[in-house]
Amino acid sequence: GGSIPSDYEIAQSVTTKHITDVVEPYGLEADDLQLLGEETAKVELEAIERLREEGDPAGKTILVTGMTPTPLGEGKTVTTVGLGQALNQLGEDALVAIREPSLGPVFGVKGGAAGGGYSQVLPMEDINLHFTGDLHALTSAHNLIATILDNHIKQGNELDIAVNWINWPRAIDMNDRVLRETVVGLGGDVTGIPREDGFILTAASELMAVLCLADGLEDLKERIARIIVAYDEDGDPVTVDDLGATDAAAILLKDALKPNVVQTIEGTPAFVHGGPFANIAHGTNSLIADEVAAHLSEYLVTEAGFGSDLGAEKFMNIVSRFGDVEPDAVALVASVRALKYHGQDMWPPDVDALEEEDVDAVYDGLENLEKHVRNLQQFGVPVVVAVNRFPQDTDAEVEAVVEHCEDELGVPAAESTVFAEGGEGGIELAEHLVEAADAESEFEPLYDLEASIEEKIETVATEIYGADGVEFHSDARDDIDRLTELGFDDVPICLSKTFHSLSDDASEKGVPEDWTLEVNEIYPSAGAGFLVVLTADVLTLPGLPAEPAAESMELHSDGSISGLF
Ligand SMILES: Nc1ncnc2c1ncn2[C@@H]1O[C@H](COP(=O)(O)OP(=O)(O)O)[C@@H](O)[C@H]1O
Ligand SMILES: O=COP(=O)(O)O
Ligand SMILES: [Mg+2]
Repeated sequence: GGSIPSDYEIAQSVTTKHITDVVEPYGLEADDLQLLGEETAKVELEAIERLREEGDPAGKTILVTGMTPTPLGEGKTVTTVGLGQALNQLGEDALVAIREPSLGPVFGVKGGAAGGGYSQVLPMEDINLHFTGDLHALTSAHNLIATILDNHIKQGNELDIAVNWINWPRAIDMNDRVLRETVVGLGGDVTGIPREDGFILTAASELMAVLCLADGLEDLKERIARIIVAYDEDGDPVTVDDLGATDAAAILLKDALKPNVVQTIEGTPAFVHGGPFANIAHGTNSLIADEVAAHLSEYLVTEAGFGSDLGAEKFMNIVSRFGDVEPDAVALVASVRALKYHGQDMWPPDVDALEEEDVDAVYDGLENLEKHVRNLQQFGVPVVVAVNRFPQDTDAEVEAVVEHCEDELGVPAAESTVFAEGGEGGIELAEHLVEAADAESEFEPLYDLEASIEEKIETVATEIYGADGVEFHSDARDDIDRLTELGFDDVPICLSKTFHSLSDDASEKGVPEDWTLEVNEIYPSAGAGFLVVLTADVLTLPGLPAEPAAESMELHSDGSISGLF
């Protein structure tokens, strides 16, 4: 058919329903909501308490993950929204939960994260910009803690904080690479003590992880209190509570904790809350949103960022342990362009060059898809492959993938056209997932919490990434000893790794072999309750590309926008 209008044009063409009318059929009343306009609301924490008292969440969880993507992403968020719509078209009771976008990618490479085409959440321009202010609140709370810390040092440093052993940088919600490494405190004694500092993206702040794992205000405060921001001259941890900053930070986050609810183009309620990336953080939306959705529906469709080696691994080894949520089925999103990207062993990526038909390259790229299928099966969950069809894809390319999955990999697969057709384009996929989710699931995380820190890291590196082993740099060895002493050897691990490859080398496509994972540093996210493991050259503050999306945007005199996608 003709070309599809832009995401923004499609979004503007839809007459949305009042948000109270969208959620009422699922059991949320008007006074359960804090209305933020007619199309957006936050769910009051009292309503969540009421849902908890009504009994256990009935919903089955369908986790949407992907193969190793091109830098543009292969359609997990589009598929999550489309699948939620398709399930409702099948008469199933289904809700969607996705993360809220960061302004970094919106003005950078990937653009927004509100889905696309006829599988978007609305109002896409609000959601992709300031939305309900959660990211701004997190940035302010993060920087309040940083300010109080430096002020404590200036005002006499009673806690004897080691100035060169501070683990709490500043945060910004913008891909501003020049702020990665900074020096603060210049300007003489009136300003403070000069020291190295830096910024991380708000999505990578421990407060983001805390917001995504907290189950209420008390838990939020307890988690914030436990955050380790520095060590003193004796090497003992200094926490947010030691600084007396717990309640001030919690005050800034008390509204951000409430999950946001909006609607998809077809009127399915969608929770859009929390926004950790899956390379530099744990990569899934808030547990509190998943919990509300699972109470209100039979199926919750939720996404995990980047490939299954990142978001899905963390959902299953970290998030499922903290919350009452585990995957009953997994939708693994594949795209012809990503398969060709691996098949042609392309690096650096030139996604436009992947539009030409090349069935052979599709076949050559299937090894990456197969590795993700086998990874997910290790967790005991049924996998369905969703071939997310792009306009340029040919029948031959799409059929090659579907047939390979069914004939060679032994997993159900379906072409998905939810971008071009909305829920209608995901009916076959939804039917496969209902069948998979309704079967008994033998879900199991991949490692025991009692395993040593090294063993946990080696398990993920060898079983999921395909490494031969792990090389711990000397600092990382010291970190392991100290963290074991501090009693952090029985918590999950959250690996920060490039999303461009299954390995820790972005240029390696397909299924890299004969390589060892490099671990540089391990530090505790004591508030979140897991260890962060930094590998190779992962960046916690991304930069802008040569042609940022920002430079193609336009604000028209009537207030409408173009170039936001
Ligand atoms: N089938 C499709 N056809 C055209 N564009 C698509 C399709 N699926 C996704 N996109 C676009 O590709 C980009 C990545 O999609 P997204 O769902 O955000 O991927 P992910 O969540 O995996 O990063 C978005 O701009 C989205 O609108
Ligand atoms: O954390 C990354 O998420 P996407 O893969 O959805 O961009
Ligand atoms: Mg996404």
